[in-house]
Amino acid sequence: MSAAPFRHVAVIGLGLLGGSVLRAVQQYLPDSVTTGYDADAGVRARAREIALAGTVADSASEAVTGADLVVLCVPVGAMGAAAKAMASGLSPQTLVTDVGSSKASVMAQLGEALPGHPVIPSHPVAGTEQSGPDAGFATLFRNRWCIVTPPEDADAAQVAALNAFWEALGARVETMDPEHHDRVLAVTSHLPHLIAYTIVGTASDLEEVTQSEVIKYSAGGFRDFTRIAASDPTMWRDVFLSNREAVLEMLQRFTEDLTELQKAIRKRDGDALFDHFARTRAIRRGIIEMGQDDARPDFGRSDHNGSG
Ligand SMILES: NC(=O)C1=CN([C@@H]2O[C@H](COP(=O)(O)OP(=O)(O)OC[C@H]3O[C@@H](n4cnc5c(N)ncnc54)[C@H](O)[C@@H]3O)[C@@H](O)[C@H]2O)C=CC1
Ligand SMILES: O=C(O)C(=O)Cc1ccc(O)cc1
Repeated sequence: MSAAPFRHVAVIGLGLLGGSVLRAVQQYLPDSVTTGYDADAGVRARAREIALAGTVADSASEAVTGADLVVLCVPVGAMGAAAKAMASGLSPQTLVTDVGSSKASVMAQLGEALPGHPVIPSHPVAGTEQSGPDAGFATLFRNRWCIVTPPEDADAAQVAALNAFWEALGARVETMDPEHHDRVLAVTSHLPHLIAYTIVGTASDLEEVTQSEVIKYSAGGFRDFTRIAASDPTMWRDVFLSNREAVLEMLQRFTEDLTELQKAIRKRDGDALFDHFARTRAIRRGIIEMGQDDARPDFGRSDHNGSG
């Protein structure tokens, strides 16, 4: 990337994603000016202490004044309110994007909050179970997909500039329509989180298994679920409420498949169980071959030139 695609980047919401965007801009696009705002005064104070942005403003409209790109990094249920709060500071050509985990609802909220204003939503499919201003890091987006969902009438030059922005931060960009995004993410991200939230609750509710046994024997698969189930409650409440239809559809299919496996166990049908597990093992191996396994020690360090 020779020139920064945006001269001034403003971030609203200074948690894991907002902090990571700001750190990545500071590292990979050092010529860009950064400003930020968070509705929580404690988060703003912490963001100033750790210099998350060049300037942390005391209002959303002040933070976006003069910005070429605004990145909304708030929970998906707060996107409309965050957009309305900053609207008076936007210039007509400021491009607005977001990082929300669901897209149709965010597009509708932003369309209503900023009528006629250029908005091109994004979803960097990159994160952790952590939240807050200390949780972000500059390399979060490296070798990760970022799904951009431009409206049909989006300006091609603005789409190209936004793609270049995410690529400068290390991401690989894919374009999708928001409904397709929401169905894909319902099965690859939202349903797995729901399953983790369920299983961790189920294990801790069992009367005959003590908490210390759950902790002691958590290496048996349970530990991976507890990491996911530690994810931010506000963020995930909003994801499920905003992507309700797609999640319910995928949950229905999952329940049917689970019932099939339940039936195989009850009928002692070893062949059915073996065939199913062999198929899923091949899927996992395919994911590794595609270079999408972040458990590999060299993941994310091969094809991006940024330091860190
Ligand atoms: N956590 C993850 O792994 C990922 C999260 N996302 C999406 O990123 C967005 C942010 O998530 P995180 O950074 O993880 O959450 P976070 O909880 O770390 O940060 C969110 C911040 O937004 C602030 N906020 C809430 N309402 C606001 C408003 N109206 N105006 C200004 N600030 C407001 C909160 O005070 C908080 O500091 C969500 O939409 C989420 O779906 C996307 C990819 C990964
Ligand atoms: O921590 C994990 O395993 C995640 O799955 C992080 C994550 C959470 C939400 C997203 O929309 C994208 C990525």
